[in-house]
Amino acid sequence: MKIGFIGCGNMASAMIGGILKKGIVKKEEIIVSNLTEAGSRRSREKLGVETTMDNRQVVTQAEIVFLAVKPQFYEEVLTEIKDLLTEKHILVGIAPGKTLKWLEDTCGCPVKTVRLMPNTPAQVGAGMTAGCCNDRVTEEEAQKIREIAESFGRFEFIPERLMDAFSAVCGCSPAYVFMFIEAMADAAVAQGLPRSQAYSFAAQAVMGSAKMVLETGRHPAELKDMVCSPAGSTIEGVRILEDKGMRSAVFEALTGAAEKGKRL
Ligand SMILES: NC(=O)C1=CN([C@@H]2O[C@H](COP(=O)(O)OP(=O)(O)OC[C@H]3O[C@@H](n4cnc5c(N)ncnc54)[C@H](O)[C@@H]3O)[C@@H](O)[C@H]2O)C=CC1
Ligand SMILES: O=C(O)[C@@H]1CCC=N1
Repeated sequence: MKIGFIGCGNMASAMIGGILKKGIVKKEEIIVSNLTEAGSRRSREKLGVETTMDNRQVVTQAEIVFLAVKPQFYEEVLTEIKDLLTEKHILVGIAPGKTLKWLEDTCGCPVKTVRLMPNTPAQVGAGMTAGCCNDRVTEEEAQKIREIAESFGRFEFIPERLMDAFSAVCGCSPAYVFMFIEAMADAAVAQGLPRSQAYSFAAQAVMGSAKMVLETGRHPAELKDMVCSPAGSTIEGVRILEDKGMRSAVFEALTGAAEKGKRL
């Protein structure tokens, strides 16, 4: 089964990296399209896959077709390729807001449709992806999609109505976590740590904390309380974060991201 990607930027490259590393298909069984020759050259050099500047060639060669362009370009790309889509294709959208129904309606023909929401940690095999399928996708095909998504991290099927919430908490949140790491590192530099160490120290602390949530199964509040000694330094920081509205800022940011996603 050949896999195609229309657009080969950050997200497509991350997903292809996982697919190749886990041997889901061989390099020759992946075709990607780019807008420019320079983009194609980059994809060939970085990933070793077949490249084209013709989106329609991706559809004629691949059975699973990922739409890996920005949401604003979905309609234009679907208009360009829709007459080539057949019942053998599985069309995979990875953009926020582009529902299964929107994808089907825009294609204007009965097509197997999947919605996935990956995230950038897929680049290092630590992605968290969720997905849903329309009812034309068979159980076997859904398992193939699962196998592909698990090649770059964890994966779960969820009801489509939860995709916008998922997009905020997993698709978008890496940006917020990177901001948190950057801010922690700036504070560490202000306290005298060299910048090079500040980033890796902060990142390791975030990774270790996330690992504790995942591996201990304990409530994050309980894990937080374990760090806070009475009259200690951590609880002083907790007091300041509460005063500055950290929880509310995070709540608002994710709500804003989810709501914006619905409008795309
Ligand atoms: N970056 C992220 O963290 C995540 C992105 N997504 C979704 O993934 C999709 C791709 O995002 P990125 O990879 O970040 O964007 P990107 O900008 O890195 O890659 C998009 C690529 O598509 C190419 N492109 C644009 N128009 C095209 C056309 N008409 N035909 C062929 N190629 C075309 C661009 O040249 C570019 O290389 C978006 O829909 C985004 O919402 C989903 C989850 C996370
Ligand atoms: O904001 C974006 O473009 C995408 C959607 C999910 C994460 N990043």
